[in-house]
Amino acid sequence: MIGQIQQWKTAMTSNQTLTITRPDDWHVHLRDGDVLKDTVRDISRYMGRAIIMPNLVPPATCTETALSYRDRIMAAGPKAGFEPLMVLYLTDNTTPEEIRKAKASGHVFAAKLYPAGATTNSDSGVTDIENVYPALEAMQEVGMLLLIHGEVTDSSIDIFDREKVFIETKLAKIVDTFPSLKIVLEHITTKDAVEFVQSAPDNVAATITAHHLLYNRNHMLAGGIRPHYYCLPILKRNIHQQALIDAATSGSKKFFLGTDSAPHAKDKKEAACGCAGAYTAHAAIELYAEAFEDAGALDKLEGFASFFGPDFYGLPRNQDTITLQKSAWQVPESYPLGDTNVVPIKAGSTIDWQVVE
Ligand SMILES: NC(=O)N[C@@H](CC(=O)O)C(=O)O
Ligand SMILES: [Zn+2]
Ligand SMILES: [Zn+2]
Repeated sequence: MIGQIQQWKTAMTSNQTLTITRPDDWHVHLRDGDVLKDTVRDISRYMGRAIIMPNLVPPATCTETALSYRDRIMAAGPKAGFEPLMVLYLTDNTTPEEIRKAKASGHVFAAKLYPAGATTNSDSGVTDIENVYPALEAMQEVGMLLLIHGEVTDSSIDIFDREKVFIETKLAKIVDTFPSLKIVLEHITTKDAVEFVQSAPDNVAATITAHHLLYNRNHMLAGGIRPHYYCLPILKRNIHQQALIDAATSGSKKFFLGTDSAPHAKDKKEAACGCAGAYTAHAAIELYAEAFEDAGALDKLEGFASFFGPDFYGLPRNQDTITLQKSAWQVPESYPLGDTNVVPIKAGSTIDWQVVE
């Protein structure tokens, strides 16, 4: 029966096209230096804007470093019309003055809270959230968003519980203390996060990645360990994946697209101690389209990908459109990444959708 429905669905949707308002990516890692030509080409292929994560080495902790990073991104030759939206990396020492200066630059739209040690290049992050209260105060005042990697770093907390514990012990307090600060809980991975965001006031939203919609921890761990699925927060069990799918396809304006595309060189992933991060910028909207189609909710993709992000950030929606066609293509085993290469999600297998001119 299920097989029949699947066949019927496939027949119904082959040669199908889907035109949506041009999407934006509200969470992406482009890295720096000679890889920019590759990451910038991929992100600007059809995304209108992207929120650029500041976890460089060293991190973009002040207005000057954020603006010079922006210049390097623009110099890497993005497709015409693409706009990088810069983010300040919060440290224990970020001052309210720096927040005001960043806001006044017109190019910095948010500041990012990495609990120190929580993820890739977060060592200069915040050791105690109260250390950034003066900065958060200034952000609330000038209308700059707070983006959060929401995991505790306490080594005694199980890695699968770190997001849930962060929400309970840290996030709830931040939300209460700064009632008009716009907060995005980034790359959520649990039912707990979905429920927290749903019941929080309107100034709290979340991004969801394509890989957390498409996969759960079995994809990473059953039948062999697959390092290219390893990212933070780590993939969870399938009930959490289902909660994310339900949230993304619900039509709620609180959930929007953020790929968290995070390239690491192949040899840094396929290693005894592999890096965290999955590369999805080669096929971001195509992967989301698969997830939404699987959920029978392609009609909800445009809101999630193109409307709710700019609405939450207080920016205009894009005016033009892109068209996706249901036509399978094979993903290469790897893509160039500067003088190395990166293994993307779905390497060597097929993706059902492609963006046509
Ligand atoms: N998501 C990841 O697993 N990795 C990101 C960092 C992050 O977004 O936490 C990276 O920069 O590689
Ligand atoms: Zn993160
Ligand atoms: Zn990220």
